[in-house]
Amino acid sequence: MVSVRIATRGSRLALWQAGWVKAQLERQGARVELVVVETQGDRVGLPFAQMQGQGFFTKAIQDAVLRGEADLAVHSYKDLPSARPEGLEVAAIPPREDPLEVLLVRPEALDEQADKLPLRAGALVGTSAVRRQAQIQGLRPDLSIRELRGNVPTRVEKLKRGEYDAILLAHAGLKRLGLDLSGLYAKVLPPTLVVPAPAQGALALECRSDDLHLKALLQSLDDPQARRTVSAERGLMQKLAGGCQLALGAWAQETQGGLALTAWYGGQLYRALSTTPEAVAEIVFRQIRTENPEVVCESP
Ligand SMILES: NCc1[nH]cc(CCC(=O)O)c1CC(=O)O
Repeated sequence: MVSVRIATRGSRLALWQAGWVKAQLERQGARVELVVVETQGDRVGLPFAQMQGQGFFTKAIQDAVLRGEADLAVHSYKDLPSARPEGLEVAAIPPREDPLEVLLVRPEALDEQADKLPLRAGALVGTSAVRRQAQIQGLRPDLSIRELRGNVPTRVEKLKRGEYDAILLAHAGLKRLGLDLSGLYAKVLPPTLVVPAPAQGALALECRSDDLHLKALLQSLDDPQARRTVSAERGLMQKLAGGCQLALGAWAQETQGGLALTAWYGGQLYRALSTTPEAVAEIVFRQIRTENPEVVCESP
């Protein structure tokens, strides 16, 4: 019998995701065990702006697999930097959960007649992602934005306690955890209004490149459509700046005969259609570069 040790963070969302992969592999007759690994991102304290795009949630997990303490890493794909570590590969991308953003609002702050977002003027929005902050501020300059740290359940708790009027989260995490949202208003935001992070809602199943048995087992979990949309979004991210911290929104969609890629970068919205993930990423990259000829990596 094949035996697989899955390395995962200990957050509720990470455990749900690793548990889902465990169940899939067990259905194929594997014996699966979870190995919980603490990452740098799980230790509080660091300003969030310094924490993204450099593997704060993924490096320790990868190291556990590289050292042979586990066989398989299950990551939220959007947390994975584009720089690829030697000796590991993303062997499967399972079917993707909804990639869109959700705005959770306390009823006191709700205004469905308001412009673009259903929030009364001056409402206080919690989010730590630079991408989310900039897009929200661009849509509604009247809103106040404040840092919001913690795992998904903690963030929802802080909203319920009234520390914020509204918060932005990935729909995927909320759906997976099935959190109690009673008393809150939830609005899934159209992807052309707030463009999600590249690969949001997707998982990356990463193992050692030479682990041929596991790679073969993982093949049944790979979803070609998820792979295509994620490669378009991450392809653009890679072209823009490799591993550095990027305020980039990218959302790809399968269309008849190809892919549509919508991106948000530097306050602008971009969109293109093409036949392959590589081609559509290249077109949007060129659009961004001509709009913004000095696309460089800012030091974090
Ligand atoms: N580190 C944040 C993170 N990484 C993955 C998810 C949600 C699940 C996903 O996008 O796949 C979240 C929380 C959020 O953005 O609301």
